[in-house]
Amino acid sequence: TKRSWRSRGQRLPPGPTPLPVVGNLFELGDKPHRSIARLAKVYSPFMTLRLGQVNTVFVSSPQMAREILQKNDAVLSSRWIPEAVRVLAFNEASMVWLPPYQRWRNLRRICKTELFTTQRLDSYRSLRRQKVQELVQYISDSASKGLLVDVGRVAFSTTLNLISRTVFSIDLVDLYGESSQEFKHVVEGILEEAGRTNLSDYFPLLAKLDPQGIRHRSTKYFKRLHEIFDENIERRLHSKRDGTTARNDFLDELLEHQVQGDGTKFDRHALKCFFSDIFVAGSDTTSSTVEWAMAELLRNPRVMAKVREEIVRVIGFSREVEEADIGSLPYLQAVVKETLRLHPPVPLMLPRLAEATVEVQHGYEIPKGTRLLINIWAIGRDSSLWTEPEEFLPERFLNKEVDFKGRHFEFIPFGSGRRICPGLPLAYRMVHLMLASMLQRFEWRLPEGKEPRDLDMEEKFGVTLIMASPLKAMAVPTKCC
Ligand code: HEM
Repeated sequence: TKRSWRSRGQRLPPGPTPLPVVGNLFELGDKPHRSIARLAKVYSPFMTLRLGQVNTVFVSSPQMAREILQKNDAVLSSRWIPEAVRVLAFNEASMVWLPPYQRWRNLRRICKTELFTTQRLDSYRSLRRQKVQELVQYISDSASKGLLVDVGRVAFSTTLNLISRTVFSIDLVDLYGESSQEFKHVVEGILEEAGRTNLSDYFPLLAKLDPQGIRHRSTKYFKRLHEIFDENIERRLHSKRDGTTARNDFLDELLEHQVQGDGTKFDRHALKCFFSDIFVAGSDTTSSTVEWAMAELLRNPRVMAKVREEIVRVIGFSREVEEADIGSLPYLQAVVKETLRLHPPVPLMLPRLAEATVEVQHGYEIPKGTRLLINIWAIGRDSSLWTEPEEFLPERFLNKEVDFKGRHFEFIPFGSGRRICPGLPLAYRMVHLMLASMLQRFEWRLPEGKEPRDLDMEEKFGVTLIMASPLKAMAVPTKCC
């Protein structure tokens, strides 16, 4: 039955009738993006669920996404903070979770004017290229031994060090060794715990008890992450004291200035939280995009052949792919867009909180304190917006003026408005560079006996949507290399 919230004196959007106490919690299931998309078809693309004691409004249409992210961005851009990140005072210093005031603005400014400017990104291009050369070498070695390549795993390790070279100008982990696997485990652990349906979030009185152990596990992961950053910061301070480095990179700048725009000190805790933000938000999102793209290409041999043909035609084999080539590879760009449409790495975006009551279309109201989630996964598969929405057809983007900079609300894999992903310029370079290099140097095949249609595309839900069964594929060095 459809519940109208008007009857209770509220003008919240409609939704299924909640059960006593638990409300609609059982409706979420283990793949909330899919359950919500299904319910939104029955009720409304602007729908309210009562989850325990928390009213959550789910948005599943570009029109309503625009209403939230553009028209009402000022009052709707605070975060609703899950218990899983209320650990080690992380949420009090994290760019991802801070409310959109001074402290958050300072951190965004550092990203925009220092870390992800075109100039800074260009200046670290060759450091990143070396990492991609190592990736190609690693895949070559696997191929010569007849071993399958775990695509997500190698993409994750490479991404980690691509980010690390951009931020620290050194590697954070040993590329394909134990430390990289440990880091992957920690990052995925944090994202999984933060994405879990946590009773402490919906029944605040339970929070202290941590009934599912989520805060406990999350604390463990964050502690380890902070230790890794502490080790790197200490190492750098040590070598600076010894006079053995004169890098003058981004880390040095942060260590030297240590003062934020408002005059408050950028202390060690703030530094560690900043790095946690960048590495957690940037690594799994980027590497899972590469993994989903390869899976779709392996499932669609026609598209695989076409994208490789473009790379060979434009770049050939005699030189390596450069970040500067991306602009000349429109079909590759369309492949990446199509991957982000079908498999947006952050399917429900990050939760927002209404800081004041807002009137929206059709006479509805979002009362102060409501949680808001935008289902970009559902928008990307809406048959009224996309023809054959379940099919992987990069061509749909070739003649369409749609980018992912947050202006086209039918396609917002990086979000939109003031909280749009600050790492977009780096993510753009990393995803295209890794994919193009892997496609230029190798022909990719499924393991013996496996047909494209057999490929397991099952998803595992967390803050990021990853492949439930890691993609393993055979790389065969391209003949002309
Ligand atoms: C394909 C890769 C990526 C995707 C699809 C992605 C997507 C997103 C999305 C949807 C949001 C939420 C935006 C909102 O709430 O409006 C976000 C936030 C964020 N992303 Fe990304 N991201 C990616 C890569 C990166 C990278 C490489 C970095 C950094 C190196 C990064 C850093 C962040 C941070 C710090 C936030 C929080 C911003 C805030 O709350 O103010 N992301 N990202």
